Amino acid sequence: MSTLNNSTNIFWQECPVGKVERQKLLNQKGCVVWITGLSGSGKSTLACSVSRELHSKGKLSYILDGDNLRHGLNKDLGFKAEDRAENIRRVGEVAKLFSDAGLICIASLISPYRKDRDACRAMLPDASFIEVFMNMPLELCESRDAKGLYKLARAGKIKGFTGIDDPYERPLNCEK
Ligand SMILES: Nc1ncnc2c1ncn2[C@@H]1O[C@H](COP(=O)(O)OS(=O)(=O)O)[C@@H](OP(=O)(O)O)[C@H]1O
Ligand SMILES: Nc1ncnc2c1ncn2[C@@H]1O[C@H](COP(=O)(O)OP(=O)(O)O)[C@@H](O)[C@H]1O
Repeated sequence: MSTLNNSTNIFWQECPVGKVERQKLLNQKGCVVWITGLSGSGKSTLACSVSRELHSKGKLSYILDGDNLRHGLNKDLGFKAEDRAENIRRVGEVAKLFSDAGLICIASLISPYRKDRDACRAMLPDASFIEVFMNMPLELCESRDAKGLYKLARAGKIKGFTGIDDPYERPLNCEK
């Protein structure tokens, strides 16, 4: 039987230095702060100010920003629902690793589908996934239009733009 196309015969490798030891070293608890919301709702701005604040208090954090990750790790993905789902799945896995490393991982992505966000939550231990919803009206985000993308979407030059002709599912049970 060929195993070239799937991961079989693989075993978990334990290491004596674990999350507990890393958290002790860093004097902090690893977790994921997941910021979701429309384009222009202020996700990246919030992520940066939280990270700056944590840094000034001596806490180690790292931002996973949707836009930035699409320059590298996720450069093969577009914006159709399956691609967004894969985007969120990958970032959820990376965030889980950062959290396991003992860092406060701040993920800021539109992450428009509830199912995809909930799947990330399910990957992490209870209370270590903090979902933050940038509850800003579309009109406000559109009026900011920092990147000019809403204008292009309204003109039909970008198809499937979140909030215009693509869905955004608000969180039902977010922490903030
Ligand atoms: N079609 C479409 N819909 C939404 N957003 C678009 C689109 N095309 C490009 N962009 C730009 O991509 C940024 C969102 O990337 P994300 O990885 O966060 O999106 S998602 O979570 O996979 O939905 C988003 O960045 P933010 O404005 O920071 O949210 C946009 O700059
Ligand atoms: N609380 C706020 N009040 C006013 N403007 C804001 C606020 N947060 C963000 N902005 C502005 O809105 C625009 C979009 O913010 P950004 O953080 O890039 O959003 P997102 O990452 O959700 O696309 C930027 O020009 C930013 O300066």
